[in-house]
Amino acid sequence: MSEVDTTGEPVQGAAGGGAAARQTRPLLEVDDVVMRFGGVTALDHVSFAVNEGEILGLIGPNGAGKTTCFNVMTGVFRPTTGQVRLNGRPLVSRSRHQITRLGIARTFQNIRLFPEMTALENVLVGTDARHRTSVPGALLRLPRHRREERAGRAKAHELLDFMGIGSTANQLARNLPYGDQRRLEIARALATEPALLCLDEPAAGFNPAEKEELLELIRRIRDRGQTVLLIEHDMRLVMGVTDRIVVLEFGRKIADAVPAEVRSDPKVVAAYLGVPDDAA
Ligand SMILES: Nc1ncnc2c1ncn2[C@@H]1O[C@H](COP(=O)(O)OP(=O)(O)OP(=O)(O)O)[C@@H](O)[C@H]1O
Repeated sequence: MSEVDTTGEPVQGAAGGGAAARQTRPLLEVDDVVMRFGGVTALDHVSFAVNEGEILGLIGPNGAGKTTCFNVMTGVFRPTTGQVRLNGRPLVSRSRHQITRLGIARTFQNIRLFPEMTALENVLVGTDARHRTSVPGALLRLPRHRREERAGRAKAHELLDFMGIGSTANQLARNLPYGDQRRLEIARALATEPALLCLDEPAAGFNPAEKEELLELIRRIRDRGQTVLLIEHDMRLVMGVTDRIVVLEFGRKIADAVPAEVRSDPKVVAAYLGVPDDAA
């Protein structure tokens, strides 16, 4: 049976009054999803909801199924069984492009940019996902296409500024320092105007100061109106920024609660045995 909360009730105990007030409705529902690869069950009847306006953490030891979950949600994999819904609309069987248009954007564990394009052009690829001009309209450079192009460029600059990398607009992505490439990936994802932004280990390779900045940025992204789903291994970051955390282990959901509860949950502690407690 599905464990997804479809009552529309606010989530109990969410961090911060503002966040709790916004968490009134499930935006994304992962409903009883099973994903098998041959003999490996990467997701085993997983159900959870991401509520509108919250920052949800998705954590678990290596191989727990976190990235597979992102891949199922974004149309990379079709689940063996189960359903994923965004605003109540089924996503399974839709193409990645359709899912982007419906409002889910993601970043990748291993950065995926167009290395030979500038930072600005990389973000413009994201804004293109929202353009309404037809291909003939674009080829003929009709006024509407030119207007959309101008608006897209303005938005791309605004997003680069928002991510703190405005000065890199004309540099090739491959020449950017690692941290700026990670920020650029987020800017590109935001350019698709997602309702839900999925970040797959955005702090990987960051030093503590950069992690602190990222934490602040994630909060600001939520304050812009985006709901955030975050896969992250850094427990301090996860505990510090999320309203709620879903924990996977061996493809099963073992916890779904506010950070303080998850932290002291014996099942979670056991799953993380080997990870020093003070990492949390
Ligand atoms: N395309 C695939 N083909 C076969 N097995 C896969 C595939 N993708 C994932 N798996 C397997 O599914 C399981 C879950 O992997 P997944 O990458 O989702 O875990 P994860 O929680 O994201 O791990 P990590 O924290 O190491 O990134 C693993 O056993 C993995 O080997």
